[in-house]
Amino acid sequence: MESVERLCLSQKLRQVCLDTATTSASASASTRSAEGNVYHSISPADGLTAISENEVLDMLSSQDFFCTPDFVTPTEQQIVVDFDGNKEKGNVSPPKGLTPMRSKRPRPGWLSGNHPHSELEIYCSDLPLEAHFSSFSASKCEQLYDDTASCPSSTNARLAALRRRALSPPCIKNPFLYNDPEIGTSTNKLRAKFQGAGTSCLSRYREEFHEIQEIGLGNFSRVFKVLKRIDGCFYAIKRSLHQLRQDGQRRQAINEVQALAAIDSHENVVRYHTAWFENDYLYIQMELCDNSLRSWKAEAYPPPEKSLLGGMLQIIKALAHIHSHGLVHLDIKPDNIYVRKGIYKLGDFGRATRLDGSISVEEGDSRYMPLEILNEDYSQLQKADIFALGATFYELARGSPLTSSGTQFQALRQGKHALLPGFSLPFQNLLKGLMHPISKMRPTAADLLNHALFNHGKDAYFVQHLKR
Ligand SMILES: Nc1ncnc2c1ncn2[C@@H]1O[C@H](COP(=O)(O)OP(=O)(O)OP(=O)(O)O)[C@@H](O)[C@H]1O
Repeated sequence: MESVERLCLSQKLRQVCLDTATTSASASASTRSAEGNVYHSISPADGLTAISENEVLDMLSSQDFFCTPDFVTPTEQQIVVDFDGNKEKGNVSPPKGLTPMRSKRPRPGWLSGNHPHSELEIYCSDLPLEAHFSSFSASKCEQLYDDTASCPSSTNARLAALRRRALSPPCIKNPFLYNDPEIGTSTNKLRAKFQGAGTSCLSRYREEFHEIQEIGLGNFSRVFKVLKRIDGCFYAIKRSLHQLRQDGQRRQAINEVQALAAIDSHENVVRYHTAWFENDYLYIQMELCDNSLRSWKAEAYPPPEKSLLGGMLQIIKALAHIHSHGLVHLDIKPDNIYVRKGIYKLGDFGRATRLDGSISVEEGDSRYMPLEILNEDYSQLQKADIFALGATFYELARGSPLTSSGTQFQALRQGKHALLPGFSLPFQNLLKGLMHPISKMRPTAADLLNHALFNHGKDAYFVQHLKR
């Protein structure tokens, strides 16, 4: 290996070891040998023995370290998920130009160039095949990963354990959790420790997921469709647009994670799986949805009233659920309502806050906010969600985007709605009620569940008319 690459790796390794040593000072101790080598003796619980820096560097710089790890798949296995997401055992078409092989397990000599290619590696690789097996250097790895520290892990147990320790997430109190004495007492003692968390670690994103494509871009994040290597399922991964180096930025970014984690899973709320920091980016793994209501095809207007009511009911269920957990969403709009297999799901909890006002309020999109929120009156936060729900479905029925200022903006906040041709009076009255200028006059989500207008069936209309 070139000396520059070796030096680079050495620095990364030193950082990983430093992180390891600081995060577990009680379990680890560093000593310096007579030759000047730094040794990190790691507690027996980790199954590690003392490793010299040079020794680990040799392992890191070996080809073995850089090759995609075997994710404990059986020999002769069949990939069960094809790239369209169809789960058909043994009926998988490989991407063009790639020939899948049957054997998964590395065999003797597989690194020498005379090896069977693992199916998973072939399907999930971003590199030409030969890069996996021959002359796979740190510089090639850097092409694939953000930096040398993001390269995939070794199968070597000691390195894996070392990496796991470097990845240990900080313990942060979740302010969204109400009355949980166990969490309260234990986390009160732990101080938020953001700085440096996840900075010098290997890429969990690249190691655990194969990126299929970018599917969304927001003001703060990019969203990717990914395939999780170990379970073969598709997910959405939301990655912050920028590196979050300040504590404040990180706190703000994890707001969404904490809100999602604090509410029990619900059919009409986008499912949260996990989150982590990597290279100062926040990654959130979520359920993959088909699309958002924003992407509704223009020619599909006006939607049938029945479809709007069916969709609205599902979001009301989501609201009743999160309000019952003491949370409010505060950014309900067509962009944040997703559809998956005909089920409507509320997503993007980046502005979620607590009903009791104990967490600062960050207003959502002003086009959907009621006047009291714009005037910083936060006494009826759950009614702001109801207003936004009404504005969202008013916009969908109207077929053109709401404005963030001007006559129409003012009129809607004074309870003056333009008539919606083709929609029944009860439906229009329902929207008026949701957008009532006085927050107390708006119904609660729980009230709405019993509203006579809602029929409780699913409707395929939106699903058919959404484009990806
Ligand atoms: N779970 C998901 N499944 C499918 N697509 C998604 C998912 N989450 C987000 N998207 C897509 O990515 C886009 C951006 O996501 P999101 O709105 O959460 O990002 P953001 O940066 O928080 O946005 P905002 O600018 O509204 O604050 C969405 O409009 C949607 O199209």
